[in-house]
Amino acid sequence: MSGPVTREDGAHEVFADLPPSPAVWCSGLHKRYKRRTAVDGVSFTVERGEVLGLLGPNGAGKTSVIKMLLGLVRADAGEVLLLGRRAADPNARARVGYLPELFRYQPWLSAAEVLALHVRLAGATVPEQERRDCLALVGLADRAGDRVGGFSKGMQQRLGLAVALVARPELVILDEPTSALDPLGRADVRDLLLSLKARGVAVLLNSHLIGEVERVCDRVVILDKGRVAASGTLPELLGQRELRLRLDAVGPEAEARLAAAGRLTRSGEGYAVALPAELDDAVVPDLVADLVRLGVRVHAVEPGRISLEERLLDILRTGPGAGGIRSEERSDEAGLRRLPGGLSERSERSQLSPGEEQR
Ligand SMILES: Nc1ncnc2c1ncn2[C@@H]1O[C@H](COP(=O)(O)OP(=O)(O)OP(=O)(O)O)[C@@H](O)[C@H]1O
Repeated sequence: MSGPVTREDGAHEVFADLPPSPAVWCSGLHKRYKRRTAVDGVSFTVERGEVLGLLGPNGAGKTSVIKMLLGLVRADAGEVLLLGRRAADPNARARVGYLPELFRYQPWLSAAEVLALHVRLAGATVPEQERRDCLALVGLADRAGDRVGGFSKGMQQRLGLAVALVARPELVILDEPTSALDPLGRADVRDLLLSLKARGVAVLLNSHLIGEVERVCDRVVILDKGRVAASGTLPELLGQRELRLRLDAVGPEAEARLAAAGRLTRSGEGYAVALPAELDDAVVPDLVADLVRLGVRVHAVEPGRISLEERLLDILRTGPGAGGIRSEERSDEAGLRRLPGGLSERSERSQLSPGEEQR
């Protein structure tokens, strides 16, 4: 016969049923350096296994936000939870990998020694073979014994990535991880990020390389002047796709078929059909097949969508208003108002439902 369920056992069962807490949850972060406001009410979440891109112009506050998440800069206001724990909790910190924007490793150590040192600092145990594999993952397998002082900038950045990854983190925060890398190195990092994501590791990526962000990120938060100017998934941020067609012999029936696929605009032989953001793979081939069947001569079919770079420039120049992009300022305020002082970690989480705060 099983014994009586203690309060602790009961609590354990209740919490075991809860979905995992977000990898990052922050609400209402503020930071001033003397009279300059660097971060002005920033809130967002990074879910487990998600790659979140942090974008914004120079001085927007991206690095300040990252440093506040990690406790490297003290926030003037706001709350941070990492992996469901207070950011200062050593148990949370040990499970976070971080590549700073600017860093220098001890030039007299070898790459292997730098990794061993950081494993010790994280309080982790990582066998030597796994540390070697980590160096191989960033393309430094044959430089393990070389002193870091002789490394190129790109090689130091690769080592920085290995340091961020070596202690098997559940959350990786990368501040400009590819700024010194050649195109091949950037492609390697993209693959690396996708493999982390496939393993359920959450990634917060700060990068000015927008094409990179567009390729790997599930969601993007755009900062401007210390505030969240916009955030969302790529389809949310980029809006509708467009299909541009060059056609002739288009009869009324074919025109009706085009209009059925999406809002239709025409100039001469050129037709543009606005398609929904989330598109079934069969929509375009089916449309072309139907047009051909209706006697239309199809000269060209081109997919078109505004790029993230165009959208970012648009937001920074004109504000987030156009295109149905959410500004999170309102939820920041809500987050702050709803944060009662002195609550326990768990009760804060359950009151705030961090995952839902942004939805
Ligand atoms: N230690 C500091 N002392 C004083 N001001 C600072 C400090 N760190 C950052 N700032 C200021 O805070 C603002 C935000 O800087 P931050 O480095 O967070 O921006 P960023 O978005 O990461 O910029 P970049 O893309 O250029 O790296 C800037 O105006 C910067 O001058």
